Amino acid sequence: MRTFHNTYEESPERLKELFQNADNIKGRRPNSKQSRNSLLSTHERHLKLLSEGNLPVKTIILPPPYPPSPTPLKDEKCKGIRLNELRYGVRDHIAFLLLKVISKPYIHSNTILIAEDESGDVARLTFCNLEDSLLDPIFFENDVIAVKQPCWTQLPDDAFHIRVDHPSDFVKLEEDDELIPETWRAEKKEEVKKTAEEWKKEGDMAFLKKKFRVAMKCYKNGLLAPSLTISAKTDLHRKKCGVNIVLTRLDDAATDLANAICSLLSTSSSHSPSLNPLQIVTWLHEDTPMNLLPEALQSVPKPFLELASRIKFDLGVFQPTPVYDFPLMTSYVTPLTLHLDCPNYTSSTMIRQTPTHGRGLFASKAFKRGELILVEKAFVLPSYVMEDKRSQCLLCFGEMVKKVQCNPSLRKKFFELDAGSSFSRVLHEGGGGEGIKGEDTQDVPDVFRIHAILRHNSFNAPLTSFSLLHQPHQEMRTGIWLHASSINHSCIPNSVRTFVGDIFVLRATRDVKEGEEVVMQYLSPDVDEKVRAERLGEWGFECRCRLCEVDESIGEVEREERGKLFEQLKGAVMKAAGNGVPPTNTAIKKIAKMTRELESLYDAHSELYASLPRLALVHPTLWLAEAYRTAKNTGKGVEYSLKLLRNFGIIIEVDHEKQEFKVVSEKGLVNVEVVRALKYLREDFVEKGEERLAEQAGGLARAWWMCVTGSEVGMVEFLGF
Ligand SMILES: C[S@@+](CC[C@H](N)C(=O)[O-])C[C@H]1O[C@@H](n2cnc3c(N)ncnc32)[C@H](O)[C@@H]1O
Repeated sequence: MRTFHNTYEESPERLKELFQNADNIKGRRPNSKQSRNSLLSTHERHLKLLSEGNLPVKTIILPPPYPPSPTPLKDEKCKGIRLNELRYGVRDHIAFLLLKVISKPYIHSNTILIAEDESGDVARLTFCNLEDSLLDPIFFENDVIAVKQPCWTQLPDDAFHIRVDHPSDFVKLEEDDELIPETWRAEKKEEVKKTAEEWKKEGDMAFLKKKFRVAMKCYKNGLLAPSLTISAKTDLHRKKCGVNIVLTRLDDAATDLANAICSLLSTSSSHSPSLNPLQIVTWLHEDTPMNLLPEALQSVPKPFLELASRIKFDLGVFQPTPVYDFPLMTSYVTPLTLHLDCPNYTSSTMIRQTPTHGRGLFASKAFKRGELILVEKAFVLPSYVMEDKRSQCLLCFGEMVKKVQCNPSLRKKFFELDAGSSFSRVLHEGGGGEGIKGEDTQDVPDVFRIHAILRHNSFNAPLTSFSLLHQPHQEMRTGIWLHASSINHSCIPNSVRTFVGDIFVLRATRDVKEGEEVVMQYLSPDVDEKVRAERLGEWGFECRCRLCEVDESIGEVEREERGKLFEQLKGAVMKAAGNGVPPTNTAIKKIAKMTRELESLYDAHSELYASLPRLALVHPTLWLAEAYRTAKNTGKGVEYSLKLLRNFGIIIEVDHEKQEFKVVSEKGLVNVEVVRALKYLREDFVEKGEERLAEQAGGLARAWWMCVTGSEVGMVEFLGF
């Protein structure tokens, strides 16, 4: 039997091809009309596929960018048009189409439905970039939708649809909206009148079934019910607030909570000073922590204050000092509870323009090695993890669009993310054209801009950086941190980022001067400069740090020779380590000899690499340090631990006479191997009774443990002291 091809989930390649050819048909009308029966029967078959659940991985392929319509639907300039007036690719931002939904929605990568206009013409509508779900769908049959700046978009096999990329380009009309034609309005059933209590119960049932949009409608209806008591009003506003929090509609949640609190306080007999809803909304949007509660709210019961706390943390709360209980925070984090109620600490850094790479983060005070520079809660970090990277990004994108779309108060700060970057210029000059960027478009967030921000500003986070030590292959979540997004990359950075749930923690790996730019590694650097460049190219830039410049300057021939020797060494190390038994002396000697050969290639450029990491040497040196340790050769163990540090770019001089352990240069990489090398050094010093050296090595190990894991959690167990 021939299987039915799912044309609602077209392959990215086919769609890209169609987008590329879109200009050839721009302005034309489709050759044929779409028949109601064929559209509906195709849709039915897709709904069946959906119910069978055998669906491809979700993908979103964006067309060339175009701006969202800036014109509100109720603007007098707006004009209604019909399906038979649409053309391919021609968008008129003051035109809108009124459509009635005549099918159930198909919801997977996109939301797809069939709708008719007032003349009875029928079209397939595809809504992209929506956070929609089968359990709690946005659209139902008979809903009336206004689609702004509609046009036809081509699909494979001569099919076509109306594709809506910007969520602000459609409005789902309320049943009593004056725009709805009489004929459609008459078809609506008379709603049986219910009491506020009945609406509340129905809403609660829907909430329990996770049908949040239905619950919202019930609570709204409850507030309109006749003879509403003050206590029912308080309750319904509070419940609406809860639903809005779940739906990430924080601005609306703040208004609901303010109304609930005012309604509650209106019945209170206490003579505490009163607040109006607007004042409460303003307080909820202030970035001050909960402990600065206005006097008038001191008597408000705990459940209301818990909602207030939720809203404030999600909108962003700041504290002036870097005081955090990291062990407590870490203990809360599980895959289901990774969002922590934690204030941000950003006051010791500032975002400024750099001469060459857009905005950057700068130290507004001096930082000591290991000190906290920045702590920030994620703007968006999905709870779910998807196996493949593209789907993971898609989850993050969906949540970003939803949060930006639903919360006007957050938009300005969010869109500052692309203020200084070259990618926004490319997007706006290249495809988007006028009207995409600027204050005037803040009301209508542009999904293409949001997508570009995701590509250039997102980071991948493990559950906690500490857990990464035990589970190095755990799934990562893609998220966005607004302040941290200004941090530029360097292969030889002065800070390291870590995560505790959705909290981004940045610490100084070496002393940072006031006014210095704070930089971190986006990726742990590959030995091969070309591979590094390729991987960083995904962010759309070329790294010009000293290491990349020097690695490049030595020339292709030598780089190849180095690479060849590195690969040979890797093979030899794998062979020696492969059988699970301690390596033989012969194997150790052979690898030490090959390592010296590779060292000599770096030594030929000793001035250039004076204080720079020698990345190709890291792997064999690490192996040798461990091998000598296993063989209980303390002298060689110390030598190779120091060499390992040196190859990471950390040059240490040990003066046994003066008992001095001096960091001569630390413009290198700090990671768990560096901490381990210091742990070994300390243990060797302890064994030899060199207490002062042991203390200094131990202090450095502790500072860098804090950097690479974010906190003191697990430090004693790892370091053994
Ligand atoms: C997370 S953002 C960093 C902040 C960014 N400079 C800005 O203006 O918003 C990442 C983007 O910054 C730029 N960038 C970061 N590190 C860079 C570097 N070392 N050299 C050049 N551009 C860099 C690239 O455009 C990259 O896509």
